[in-house]
This record gives sequence, C-alpha cells and structure tokens, in this order.
Amino acid sequence: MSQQGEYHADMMAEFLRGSGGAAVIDGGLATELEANGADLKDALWSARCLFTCPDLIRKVHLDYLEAGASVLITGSYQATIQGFLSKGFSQEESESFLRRSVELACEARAIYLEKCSNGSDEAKDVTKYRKRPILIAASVGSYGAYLADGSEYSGDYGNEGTLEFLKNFHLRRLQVLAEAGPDVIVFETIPNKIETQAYVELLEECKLRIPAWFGFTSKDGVNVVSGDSLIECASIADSCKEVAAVGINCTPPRFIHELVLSIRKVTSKPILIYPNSGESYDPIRKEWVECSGISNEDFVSYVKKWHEAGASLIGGCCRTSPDTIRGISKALHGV
Ligand code: MET
Ligand SMILES: [Zn+2]
Repeated sequence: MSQQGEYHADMMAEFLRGSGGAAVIDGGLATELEANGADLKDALWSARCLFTCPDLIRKVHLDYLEAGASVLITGSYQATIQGFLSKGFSQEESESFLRRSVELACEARAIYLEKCSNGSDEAKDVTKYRKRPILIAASVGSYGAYLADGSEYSGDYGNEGTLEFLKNFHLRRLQVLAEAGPDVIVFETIPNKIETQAYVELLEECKLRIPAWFGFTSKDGVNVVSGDSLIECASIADSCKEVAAVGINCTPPRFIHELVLSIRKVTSKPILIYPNSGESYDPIRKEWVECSGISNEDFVSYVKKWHEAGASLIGGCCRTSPDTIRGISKALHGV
C-alpha cells in the first residue's frame, strides 16, 4: 500500500478502535430537516437550507450527536456550484455555501464536545453526552442528485454522463469541500460504474489528503441501481488508495445483509452502511410514499446482523431519525 493509503487505513482503524469496534453514522439529514419544518420542495432540496435555515442544520447535527452518532454527514449532498448558479447566486456565494455546510457540522461537534466536558447537570446524562471521537464527513451527492429528477436512483444519465463530463462536474465542488476542513469526503448514493470511475480518477488526481468513503445504492440487493455490477463498482473503489471505506446508503434495509456479504468478497476496507427506512420516494411530487417502509424497531433489529456480516460503520439515510440512531447506538454499544 502507498504511504497515503496506509495513513488513511490507520486513521480509520484508530477511529473504529476509539468507537468500540463499530461506529454509528448519523441518520437522514434532509428528511429530518423536513420533519423539523424545513421546506425542501425545490431543485436544491436540502441544500436550500444552507441559506434559508443554517441554524436548523446545526440543530439537527446536534440532535444526531445526542442520539449517539459519531459521524456527521454535512448538508452538501445536493449542494453544487452549478445548482446555486442556476438560482442566481455568484460563484463566490456558491462556494461559500459549500464551505458553510462543513462549518455547521464542525460547529455542532464543538458545541457537543464542550457540553460533554463542562460538568453541568445536563452533561451528566450519559445516554446523551459521551466524549468520543467524532468525524465530519463532507457529503458529495451524485450527478443525479443535482438533476433533482430521481436519476440517482436509476443511474441513467443519458448522453451527458461521460467520464470527462462527470469529472468536470464534480471537480471544483470536491476541492472546495476538502479545503473546508472535513475529516472525510463521503460520496453518497452512487448509482453506476461510470460515476464510481470518475470519483476514483478525481481522487487520484486531486490529492485531497483526507480519505474518501463510497456509498452505493441498490434496489435489488444484487447490483447498483443502474444495473451495473456492485462487485465491479466496489472493486474499483477498493483499488483506490484514497478510499478508506466502501458500502451502501439510501437502500432498503431488507437488501443490506446480502449487499454487505457481496462487498466483503472484494474489499478488506471497512464497510459502511446507512440504509433508508425502506419507503420509496416520488421524485416528481418530491414526496415519500409511506407504508412501504419498516418501523424503527425492525430497522434496529437488523443492526447486529449487519455488523456480524462485516459492516463497521452503521447509520441511517432518508426517513430515519434521531430515534433510529439511538436504537443503533444501543444495539452496538448498549447506550
Ligand atoms: N446525506 C444525505 C441526507 O441524508 C443523503 C440523502 S440520500 C438521497 O440528506
Ligand atoms: Zn437517502
């Protein structure tokens, strides 16, 4: 392994050791902002909150820390320079929103850690306040997320989706996010092989000096949503020394066990999973179709099994909440 690769692997091993062998990722950010009253019915989706209600983003990050999360994923999933420009913001403003997403998570971590050690009565509640290593993961949503038409769940980018186009699309955003000081970059909801390849090439060319995590989406428990082979996508991620964890996000819980076993066959890197609630999303109405999902109790009952299958970073994606994260934390750590 190269020096950089070893450094990232050591950092992950240390983080996982400090987290008791398995770390809790936070839950859905956008859907929790919505549950707190934010209006996301816009092409920018949760990225809108970076300028309409940044304090609410910080509050939701804090709620997840108090629920037991040790990884905060920033509100930049659907934040792209191209998306902000099309809303009339300048290049500078657009870049400042990206930086803000990282700052808000860093602020929440600082507030939380200060509370943990200030000796107040509130801080004595160990179910809420436990000093521990906390990572800030800067989210990069796929190109399909920017399109805001649900194509991150089909991976069908038409003629536009060439390797060079995708690299170009993500380059500046990736640099700005990395410079804002997160601990990790997390590529979320990756729907196909070409975007996997684009990220790997960008990471190799950009030398960000922080590790990257890859989260793929699946709708059949076998392949990624485009139909490309998950094994191939995970192998591409595994081959990149900048990648420090590989896994699955925003995928129904019922598929996760098989997916973890498949990924385990092609990588020895830590496996991350943060499934959604199992409900489906209507991208046109921008609404979640209820009744298709599972309860928090059922979600949490899978956690031990996922961990035994090889996942060591476990959290929730869309429509999971601080309650889900409290349940995951209890299942993994007893608190
Ligand atoms: N990190 C993002 C969020 O929770 C992932 C969304 S997946 C559509 O908002
Ligand atoms: Zn999601």
